[in-house]
Amino acid sequence: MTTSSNPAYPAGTIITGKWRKSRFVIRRVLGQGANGIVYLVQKAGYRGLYALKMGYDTLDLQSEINVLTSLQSQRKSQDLLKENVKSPFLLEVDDFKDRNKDIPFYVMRYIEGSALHLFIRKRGSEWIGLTGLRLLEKLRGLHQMGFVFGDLKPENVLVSEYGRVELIDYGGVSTIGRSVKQFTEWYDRGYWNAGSRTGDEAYDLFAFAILMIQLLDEQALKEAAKQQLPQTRNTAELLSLIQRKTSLKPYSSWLRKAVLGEFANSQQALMMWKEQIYAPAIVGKLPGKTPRWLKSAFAFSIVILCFAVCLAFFL
Ligand SMILES: Nc1ncnc2c1ncn2[C@@H]1O[C@H](COP(=O)(O)OP(=O)(O)OP(=O)(O)O)[C@@H](O)[C@H]1O
Repeated sequence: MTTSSNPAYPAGTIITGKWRKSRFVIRRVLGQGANGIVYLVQKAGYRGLYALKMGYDTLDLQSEINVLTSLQSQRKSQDLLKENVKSPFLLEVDDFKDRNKDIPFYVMRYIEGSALHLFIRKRGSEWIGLTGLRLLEKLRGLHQMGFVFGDLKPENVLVSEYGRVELIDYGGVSTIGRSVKQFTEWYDRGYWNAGSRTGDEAYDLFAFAILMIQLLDEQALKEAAKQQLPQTRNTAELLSLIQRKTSLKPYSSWLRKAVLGEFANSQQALMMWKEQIYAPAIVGKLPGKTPRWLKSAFAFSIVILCFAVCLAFFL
């Protein structure tokens, strides 16, 4: 979506960096938000695709760039250089001179996937265990680096065909202990009068819990949000629907702890999710079908096992 005040550049436009002189060819618009327009681009002379974000405000963009720079150096230190070369968190930062004004932009890796809610709508709630686990791993990674994601919502989580999860839009990221910079009502702890807007690990875990409730029973969440006045809104209604709703029952112990801010940290939350939600989902103990890929992987491993046994017998 583009607006007339911020018209998008058409496909084929070449964006040349004012300082570094790199050239990027616009393929199409990937999306537009409050902070800028994101384009799918190809670096001139290269095959790889990237996402290029043009910001409206240099300062807003700069804080996103700072986070991406930290992620980039963290990844380097984790010895993931191979993948790093292919898909850097941050490729380039520059300005684009358009007529009389300079427009700041940065180039990041392109993430191919659909927003979490659309992925779950299409593939089914049996994918919640796996995608939730992957998302919690991403959040824990950020927390371990001293950051809080802040604006966690389904639109900011992209899921690939195979359930790989990536966070996008680092505009809401803040340092632990500082005020959360950007948030969206439903997912915000302050909106439910459930705690402050100071960024801590529990802030993201609260938003994660709301996101899961939304994926499992959006109607119930809507009603809970609507029932109370802003000044009287509290977590009682949330806790009650976590207990009442059949669809939420398998997740209730985890959700309750996250809503009440009872997890010591996101590592603990991740471990509990793994043991109580992800593992039972794998063996089909959670409601819903076991994902088809898991059944195929299981069938494949049985075939391999039989083959190995036969081979051992005949040799
Ligand atoms: N790295 C990426 N790879 C693929 N698509 C992306 C990427 N980054 C952003 N997008 C797309 O562009 C859209 C807008 O990007 P982004 O959320 O960063 O903008 P924003 O102005 O910060 O938005 P908001 O108003 O939600 O804060 C996203 O919803 C997504 O569809």
